[in-house]
Amino acid sequence: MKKIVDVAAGVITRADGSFLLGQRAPGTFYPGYWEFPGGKVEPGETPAAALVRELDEELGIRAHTLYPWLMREHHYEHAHVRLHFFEVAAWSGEVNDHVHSALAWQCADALAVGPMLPANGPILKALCLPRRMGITHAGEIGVEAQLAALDAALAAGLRLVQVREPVLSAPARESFAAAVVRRAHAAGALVVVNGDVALAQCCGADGVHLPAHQLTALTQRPALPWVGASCHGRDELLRAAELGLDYALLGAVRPTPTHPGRSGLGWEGFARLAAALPMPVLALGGLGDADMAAARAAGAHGIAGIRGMWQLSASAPCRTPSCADGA
Ligand SMILES: Nc1nc2c([nH]c(=O)n2[C@@H]2O[C@H](COP(=O)(O)OP(=O)(O)OP(=O)(O)O)[C@@H](O)[C@H]2O)c(=O)[nH]1
Repeated sequence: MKKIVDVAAGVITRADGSFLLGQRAPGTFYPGYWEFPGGKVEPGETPAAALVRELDEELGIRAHTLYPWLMREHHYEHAHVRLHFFEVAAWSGEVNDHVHSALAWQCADALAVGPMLPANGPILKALCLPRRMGITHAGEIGVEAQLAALDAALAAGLRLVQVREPVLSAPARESFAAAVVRRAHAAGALVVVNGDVALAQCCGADGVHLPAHQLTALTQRPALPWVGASCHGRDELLRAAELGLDYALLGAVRPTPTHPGRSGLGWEGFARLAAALPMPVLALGGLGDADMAAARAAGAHGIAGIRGMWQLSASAPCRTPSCADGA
């Protein structure tokens, strides 16, 4: 068996949402392939410290804010690597590369360079997942009020919607889901439907969101472009990872009216459970836009909410910005 090599890699982001890729130089494994800057973790070093060192050595920049993000393992013919990905959210200095053949600022949904290192495909997909998910509750506030809130949130930049309507009748749920998909797609947003693969397919949604009991019962990933699941503990998160799901929701961070009597995980509990997973995890439970920085520091990809996500301010950077936005 090959030894596991720990590698730290950074998604160095700019305000416009683009991130830096480097092309591997001749004479290395996979020359000409593109990667996120980073390198091997040295003995006694944490992955975060290794990344700070590598970014200084390779690019001449100082990383100030690192958010832990994903961990993926990959078997290459030359090594079995364990990649610790961080988002480098704040950094200073001029990029002055010492190791790559070329550098390029790219956006996940409009990649103009390639090929990427084989381990990095899922990383790019994860970067396409918006950072905020609004979960509908038309059964509680009424269909018209929910659609109006959806329109306002889409206008303010929301780009990921989960249709979750346990109390609407089946025909009402179908027409509501179709209306959400129409509006969301017109705004370039993704829609997942809670618990119903057939409804997701027939209303043209982008995917399905599995409640925990469905996740536990599943033996294979449903055949839709986006599949996520609600998780409440490490076992469920590991199950979601094993099935190759694209994201998980983990909560509740704070107590919520949806699960009365259940105490919240808090950010420490969240960070412990969400650490070192191969897919992005959105934090859920009594959260609003003001919680984004705390969520990212705890390793969350972003935040999701039933009540707190429909009042986004138009100035909030509500989506993973993309080059298509003119940046
Ligand atoms: N930096 C970086 N490495 C990655 C990424 N994806 C990925 O599979 N890797 C793998 O992780 C390892 C990175 O190690 P490295 O950059 O320190 O070392 P290297 O193999 O280029 O050779 P070296 O030890 O002579 O510097 C390589 O096996 C590389 O293929 C990525 O996005 N960024």
